[in-house]
Amino acid sequence: MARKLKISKFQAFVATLYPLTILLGQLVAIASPTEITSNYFTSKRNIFNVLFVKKGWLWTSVVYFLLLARVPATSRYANASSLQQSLKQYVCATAWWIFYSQWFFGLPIMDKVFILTGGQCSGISPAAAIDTSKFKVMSSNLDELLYSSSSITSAKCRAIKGRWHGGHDPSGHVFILSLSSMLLILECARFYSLQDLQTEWARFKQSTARFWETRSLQTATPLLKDYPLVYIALLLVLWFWMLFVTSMHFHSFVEKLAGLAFSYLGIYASIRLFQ
Ligand SMILES: CCCCCCCCCCCCCCCC(=O)SCCNC(=O)CCNC(=O)[C@H](O)C(C)(C)COP(=O)(O)O
Ligand SMILES: Nc1ncnc2c1ncn2[C@@H]1O[C@H](COP(=O)(O)O)[C@@H](OP(=O)(O)O)[C@H]1O
Repeated sequence: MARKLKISKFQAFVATLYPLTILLGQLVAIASPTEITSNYFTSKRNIFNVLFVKKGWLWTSVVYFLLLARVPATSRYANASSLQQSLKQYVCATAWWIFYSQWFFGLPIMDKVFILTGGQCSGISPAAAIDTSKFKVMSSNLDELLYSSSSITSAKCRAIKGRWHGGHDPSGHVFILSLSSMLLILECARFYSLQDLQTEWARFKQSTARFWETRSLQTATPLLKDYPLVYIALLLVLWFWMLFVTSMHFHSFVEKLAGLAFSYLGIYASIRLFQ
């Protein structure tokens, strides 16, 4: 299979981690009663969701550029061509993230799929339905006048307190978590080994201890910029945990697989085009 797709065994191995995680989350959800599986992490407002996943591409970019900045001085695989390839893959993945979740000649791909499969934003109040070309009256009687729309984004629908329902809604979380983690794992593997991560972790612990002793800017700066592998490893742990939580609690199984399929598409294109 890996040979047919022209990807390495390692890339194929990384790709299998995602359906396994989603399947595990799904099985746990089936096996456990809601009381046990509902916890802090299953709230949409939990800090890891709001601060990290919802800003997922920002964090991906920050740790990626920290990594790239360290590569020339610390990786034995660093050369002009590998650095260029890496940067192109990041740009390709970023473009795909934008197209899928932010903008694609109008609505982003995930919202286009939802609308084309019969979904809409409904239950919109008159105060929010200002642009009449985008909203139509959904129900009107003496008590309430509500609008619906098939031409606004899911983000806008959420912002105006509408209800996004009715269509096939591919998961944005599964998409960003798998796209980001695949990109970061493959970029780390391009330049470093597991042994490098262990060495960096040991140095990181020493550097942290030094910072707590001195609490100076001089010891804080290296702590922030010299340990990208450690920060990426920590982010990956969070990403897989959040993917597991999404798999347990949000979306249908098929919508999660659709989110994953779109992230595979982006990574596969970036590998085939730029590697
Ligand atoms: C020598 C030291 C060098 C240090 C270098 C650091 C340099 C850092 C450079 C940073 C460059 C940033 C460039 C990228 C900019 C961004 O990505 S900004 C965008 C941030 N926004 C996000 O990340 C949003 C992510 N969220 C979503 O896409 C969606 O919310 C979702 C997760 C897909 C879910 O969809 P919902 O509809 O919300 O459910
Ligand atoms: N791991 C997780 N933790 C908390 N909330 C999650 C989550 N995964 C998905 N969600 C929430 O479930 C909804 C569907 O997610 P998505 O379509 O991106 O996969 C989103 O709600 P909101 O749109 O109200 O933020 C999202 O925040």
